[in-house]
Amino acid sequence: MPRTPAEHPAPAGDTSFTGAAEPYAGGDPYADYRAAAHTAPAHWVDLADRRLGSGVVAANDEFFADRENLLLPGRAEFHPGSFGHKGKVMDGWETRRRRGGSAGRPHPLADDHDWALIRLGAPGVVRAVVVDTAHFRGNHPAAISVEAASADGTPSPDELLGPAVKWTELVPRTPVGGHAENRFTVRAERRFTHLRLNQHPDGGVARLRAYGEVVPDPRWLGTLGTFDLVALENGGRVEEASDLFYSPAVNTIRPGRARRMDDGWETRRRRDRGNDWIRYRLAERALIRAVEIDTAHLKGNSAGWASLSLRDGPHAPWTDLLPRTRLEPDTAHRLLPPEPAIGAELRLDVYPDGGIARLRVFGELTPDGAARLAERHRELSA
Ligand SMILES: NC(=O)NC(NC(N)=O)C(=O)[O-]
Repeated sequence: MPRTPAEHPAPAGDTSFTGAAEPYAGGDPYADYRAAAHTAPAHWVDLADRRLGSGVVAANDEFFADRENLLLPGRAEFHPGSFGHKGKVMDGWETRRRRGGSAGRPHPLADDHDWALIRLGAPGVVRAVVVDTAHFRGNHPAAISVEAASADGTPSPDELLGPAVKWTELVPRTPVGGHAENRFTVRAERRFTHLRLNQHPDGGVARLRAYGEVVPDPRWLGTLGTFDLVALENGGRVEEASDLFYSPAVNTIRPGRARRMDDGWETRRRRDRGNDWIRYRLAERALIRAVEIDTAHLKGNSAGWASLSLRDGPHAPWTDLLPRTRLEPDTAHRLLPPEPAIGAELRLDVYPDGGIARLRVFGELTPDGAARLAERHRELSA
């Protein structure tokens, strides 16, 4: 007997309960996927992204499908004919079916559930969680809940599950639909390092996303002295970009070198007389000494020239940091601005269009910038 949405309370978020999914009927498996309608600020990043160094450090069960799939970038794939020794090959984290203890009590208990522990690649404030059940149609969890913790150092799974770590509920136990993007708003103004995803009583989740803002460790950055001020993991962010046609501008501040062209930022071909650009906010107010612009993998479509300008706050005027400089395709350019300069926001202009793979901005925080960063960390860790 199909259950109706009215039998379930509405989730605490911007998704309304989508209910059970229909069996796969052939053709495009995403044709009947239920995406969540939402608008999120452009600067939010997925703190649980594998590309940031996140990991699923433990799960109580992963019989049907590996826990690591949860944090992979990109949407989950579905190949209808793909079966292995354990059953249907699924692109997600999937546990076995829970059973009760006896013939007379074959169903799981009300509190039975499966769990996975996630280390956030970049600790920060979580503002929205997505529990994506893509392709889990008859085997998605009935409900999920999400908790978060803030732990110092690099705790083991046992330590995370031990009495010293306090868990805060981000999403209470809430029914979720199958083959759907289940999105939840989070209101917990705290810096977290780990998440715990619970499936009640069991089932499969394709992807977990934890969107929010990075809150870097000021002691680490202060000790480093000179660091990459625009890097995502250090609290840099993209505020706006002229063109997101082929790839997101945030790729330019991800860790490491780009591995392929689509791991960088590429704009569409311009047919007007303008130019493309990205506006960034640095970790905090800082003195910039050196920059690196890397056009790796962009060969026939590298930006032709680039310039950088800087401003000391949202209402200050823009001043030149780096004059218009010619770029080579597929090359890391180490560039020294004519003068070290102080600012909190940066603008990259590329001429006329094309792409870059990475931008690195090396310098040190000003004393007032360092003090604000430390204060924010203190407030969010209290
Ligand atoms: N068709 C299935 O997906 N069945 C089972 N799951 C896998 N992965 O085989 C199950 O019990 O949920």
